[in-house]
Amino acid sequence: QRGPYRPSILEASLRSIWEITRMGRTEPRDTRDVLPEYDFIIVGAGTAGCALANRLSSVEGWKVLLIEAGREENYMMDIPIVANMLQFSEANWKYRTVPSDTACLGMANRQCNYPRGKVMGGSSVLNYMIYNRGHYRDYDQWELMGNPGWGYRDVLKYFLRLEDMTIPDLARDKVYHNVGGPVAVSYIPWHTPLAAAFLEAGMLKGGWPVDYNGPTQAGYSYLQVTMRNGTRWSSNRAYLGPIRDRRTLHVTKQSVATRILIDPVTREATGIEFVRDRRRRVVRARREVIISAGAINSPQLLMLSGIGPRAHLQEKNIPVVQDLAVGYNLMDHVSAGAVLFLVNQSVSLRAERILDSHDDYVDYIAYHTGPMSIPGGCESVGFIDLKDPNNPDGWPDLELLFNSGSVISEPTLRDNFGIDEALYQKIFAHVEGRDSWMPLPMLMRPKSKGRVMLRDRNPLRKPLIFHNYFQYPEDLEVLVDGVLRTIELSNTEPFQRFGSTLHDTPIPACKSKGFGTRAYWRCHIRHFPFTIYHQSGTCKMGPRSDPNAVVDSRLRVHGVGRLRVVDASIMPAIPAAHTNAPTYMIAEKAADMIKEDNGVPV
Ligand SMILES: Cc1cc2nc3c(=O)[nH]c(=O)nc-3n(C[C@H](O)[C@H](O)[C@H](O)COP(=O)(O)OP(=O)(O)OC[C@H]3O[C@@H](n4cnc5c(N)ncnc54)[C@H](O)[C@@H]3O)c2cc1C
Repeated sequence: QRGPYRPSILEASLRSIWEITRMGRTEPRDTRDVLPEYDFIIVGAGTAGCALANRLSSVEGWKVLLIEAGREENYMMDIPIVANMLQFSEANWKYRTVPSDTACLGMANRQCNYPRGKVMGGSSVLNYMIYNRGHYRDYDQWELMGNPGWGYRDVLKYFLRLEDMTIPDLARDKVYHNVGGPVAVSYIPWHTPLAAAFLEAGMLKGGWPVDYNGPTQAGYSYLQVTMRNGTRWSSNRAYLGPIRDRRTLHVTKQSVATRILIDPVTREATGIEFVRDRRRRVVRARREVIISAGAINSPQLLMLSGIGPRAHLQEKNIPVVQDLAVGYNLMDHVSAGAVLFLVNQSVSLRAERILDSHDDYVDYIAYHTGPMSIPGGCESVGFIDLKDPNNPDGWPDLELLFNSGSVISEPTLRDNFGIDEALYQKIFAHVEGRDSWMPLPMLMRPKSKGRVMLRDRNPLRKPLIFHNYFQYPEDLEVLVDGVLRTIELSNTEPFQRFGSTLHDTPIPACKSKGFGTRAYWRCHIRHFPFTIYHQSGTCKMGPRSDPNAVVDSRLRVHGVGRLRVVDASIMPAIPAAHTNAPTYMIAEKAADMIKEDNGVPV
């Protein structure tokens, strides 16, 4: 898989500079002088916001303003291996959950990190690029929850519309895949031998290979990722790059929306107040205001504008416009973190090895392949329905996400999750320098729900985030099952070729449970629950009769006119999927609904 010709570092670097120059401007310019009025104002240029901005600004006669708090996306952000590092940059909102006594016990101050993208492209620029639609039952369930038009047979066409499948074998399946959509999907161009061992082990333990974005999801596969030619293909690259000079779209960057303007008489949204360069500005919407600020910021902005739970708003001295359960129903996919296996060969991804390697650098810079093309170490995956594990049509409640490195592979990874430094030193420091892998068993269909609340009425202060992980003990048991399964995988021949052994230094506070017992793993998981960053659900879609619903099935905010929410926050139940592709689907479908509701044929 290495390139055929080995250029020198200098030549490879020059090629890369040439490539960047040739790429030119890859996103719309920053419009400093916004007009007083647009047809549509979209808040947030993330996964959903960029897709929506493209589709709405394509309608003749419509002018669209996209307001984004972050700055430009740059070439460095699109190198897959640096995904972990981006969380330390200003492209991350750097949220942390409220300290908890039941989870995140091994994290500094018992707080888990909750990264969110603050950049053109939003979280699609921070993410690990895993492309995953979810199971057909996820969407049929959304419809059963009172949301007509969201069943799988309806949403499949939007999943197809967004996709540009570049994997030839999969592209042949015209029912489940599409070629020519904006979002490029490929396999990662290079793999460690450990990723192959993971798949072989999965087969030996009764699994089977699957296109998990095809008719069924259960099974094992290398990851399908949103990459083109070994580089990140964010929503910004996919949807805004091709229309960067479109005159009907204006984008104001480094601009934080602080309030939705609502007419008290008509109860309709009329515009947005935002802050740019420390100055307060106001812009009006002739047709609609659309909030696409993501699962943490969308509920925050609604509540700041008087749309939210009455008692909570009154407590913060915010006049209530509409009493709705904004901020409830926070869902995430949490995993059993820091379970790691040591191997006895140099086959895993280790930061210092990559940084020291002339070959790895040249392979990426000149050919966009090699270890640097692996998004943060994520390579392959297994989806399992624990209640029906042999059924290919099973609805997965467990994912095993294979990572060809672990918390000891690079000095920053423990900080990504916020692991307490003293605890890290006790458990992991003595194996630093060893090769390792980490399976990340992940809970796909959690029962536990968290909540986003305002800290105060200052729009520039971070909201309070209560994750409520493991509020239901069943959720914890799925992850314990997941850990035990990964130990079984490690014990198979494909991993034993590399001498894979479970790292067995116990967490001091869990030691009395007996290392390796279910009770021990429960305790371990409560110490190290790693978010897989799928925050969703906080502006739940549902009928007016649902006390927790915030938007209806056309994504209009209940009780407030000309206002919609379009992003991961509307998910009524989190799908058994990494949430980026489902969020694109939501935006594509929303674009059609907005056109229909404004008299434009689709
Ligand atoms: C580290 C990380 C890894 C992930 N890995 C994967 C993965 O591999 N695969 C996958 O499918 N999913 C992954 N996800 C999740 C996925 O990326 C998200 O579900 C998806 O991007 C959510 O899209 P969104 O449009 O709802 O919000 P976002 O993409 O977060 O967009 C919200 C945008 O709104 C902007 N904004 C917020 N508030 C304001 C304001 N007041 N004013 C102006 N702008 C504002 C933000 O800056 C941001 O650009 C990951 C997420 C993260 C953070």
